[in-house]
Amino acid sequence: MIKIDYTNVMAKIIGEKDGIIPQEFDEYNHIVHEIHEKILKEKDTHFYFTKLPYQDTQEIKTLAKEIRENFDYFVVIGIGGSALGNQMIQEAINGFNYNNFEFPKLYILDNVDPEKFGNILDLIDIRKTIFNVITKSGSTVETMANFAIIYTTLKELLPETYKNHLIFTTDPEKGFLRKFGQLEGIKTLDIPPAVGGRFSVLTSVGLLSAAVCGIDIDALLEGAKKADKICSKTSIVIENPAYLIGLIHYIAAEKKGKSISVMMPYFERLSSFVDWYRQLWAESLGKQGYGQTPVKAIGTIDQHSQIQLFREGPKDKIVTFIQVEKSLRDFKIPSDLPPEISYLSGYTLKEILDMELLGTRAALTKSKVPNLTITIDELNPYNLGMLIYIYELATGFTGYLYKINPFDQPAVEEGKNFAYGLMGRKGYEEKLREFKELNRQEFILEL
Ligand SMILES: O=P(O)(O)OC[C@H]1O[C@](O)(CO)[C@@H](O)[C@@H]1O
Repeated sequence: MIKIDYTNVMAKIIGEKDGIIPQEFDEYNHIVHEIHEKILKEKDTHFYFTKLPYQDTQEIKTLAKEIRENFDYFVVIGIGGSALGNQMIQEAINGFNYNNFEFPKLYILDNVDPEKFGNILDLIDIRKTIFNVITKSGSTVETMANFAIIYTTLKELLPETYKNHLIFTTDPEKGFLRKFGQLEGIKTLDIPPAVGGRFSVLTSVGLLSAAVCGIDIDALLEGAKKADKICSKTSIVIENPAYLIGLIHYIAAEKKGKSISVMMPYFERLSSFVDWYRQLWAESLGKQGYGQTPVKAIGTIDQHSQIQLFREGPKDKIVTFIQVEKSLRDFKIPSDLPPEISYLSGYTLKEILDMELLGTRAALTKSKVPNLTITIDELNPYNLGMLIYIYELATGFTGYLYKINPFDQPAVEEGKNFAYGLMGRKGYEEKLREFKELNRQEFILEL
C-alpha cells in the first residue's frame, strides 16, 4: 500500500500564493493527456524502463545463486546510476547491519577517493571476492580507474582464475567495457540500450547485487508492475501517482517559485533512496534553465538542522515527507521517568518518530510551505519497486511538461572533458588550453 496525501500543497490549506487551486490542475488536463499518449507510444524507446517489470529474471537469479555459493564479498564498481540504485535497494531492504552479519557482503566502489578505495580493500579478501563492474557507457573515468587497479591486482594474484572474479554489466554493443569483456571472455550482462544509467536500477544493474544479497527481486518487479498497471491506465492526474507527483512539482516550480524539492523520509532505511532520487530529479530535469534542486533531509535528524531554514528562510521549497507505517523493531520508553521527561512515558520510539513527523508537517503547513506525504505500510521489496517506478515515471513525465529531454545529460560532459585534458588524454588538447584560460585563481586567501 502506498498513499499520497497532497492536502498541504493545495491553496485551500496554504493559500493561493504558495498552494495549488484545483483549476490549476485542470488547466493541464489536455497537455497531461498528450504526454500520457506520448509515453505509451515511447515504451520501446525513451520509456523502455516502464517495461522492465515484465523481464525474465532467471539468468540473474541463477547467477546470484552461484555467487552466493562461491564468494564472500560482492563489490560493485560503478558510479551515479551504476551505483546509487544498488546502495538504495540494499539499504532499504537489508538495512544498515547486513554487512556485519551476512554473506556475501556488499561494498560499492564509486568514488576515486583513495582512502575509501583502500578502506574497502582492507575489508575484503580478494580471493573470495567477485567484482561487478557496472557502466552503461562502458568508459566512465572513475569506474575505469578503480577497475584498472582491481583488474591488475586480480591478474597478479590469481593468474589462472581471475576472470571468474569479474562480471561486467554494460551496453550490449557500445563502449570499451563490452569490447574488453568480449576480448577477455569475461561474463557480461546487458543493460538494455534504451535505458539510461539513472533509470537502470531495475535492470541487471541493480537486480544482481540485490539478488546476491538475498533480496526478492521478483517481488521488487511485481511492485513495479503494479505501478505500471496503475500509471498506464489513466492520464487523470489525481488517479495517477506519477503524474500527480510530477504535476505538483512542476506547478510548484513554475508558478509558485518553489525551485527546491526537499525529500524527507522519517525512516532511515530510505536515506539512500533520497540519494538515488537526487540524481534522477537533478540530472533529468536540470536543463535549459529549468529544473528543481533536490535537497536531502532525514526525519527527525534534520528537524535539528534544516527545518529552521525550511520554515523561515526563502519560500522556495516544496517538501515530500515519506512515512513507513511498520517498523521491524521498536522499543518502549519506560514509565517511571522523572517528571521533566515523563511526557515520553509509555510511547515507543516509532510512535515518537511518527508524532514528530506530524508535528513538523503541521509546522511547515503553518508557515505555508507546500508539503506532501507518501505513506507506505511496510518497506518491503514490493513497495520499494512501486516507489522506484513511480519516481522514474514522474521524472520522465515532468521532463515532458518542461518540454526538455529528461533522458540526456549534456552538461555533465564539460567537466569530464577538462579533466581528460589534464590527464593528457589524446584528442583533448584543446580542452586543456581552454581549461588553462578558465582556471585563473586570481583572488585567493591563504592562511
Ligand atoms: O553508467 P556510466 O556510463 O558509467 O555512467 C555513470 C554516471 O555518469 C553519468 O553519465 C554522469 O556523468 C550519469 O548519467 C551516469 O549514471
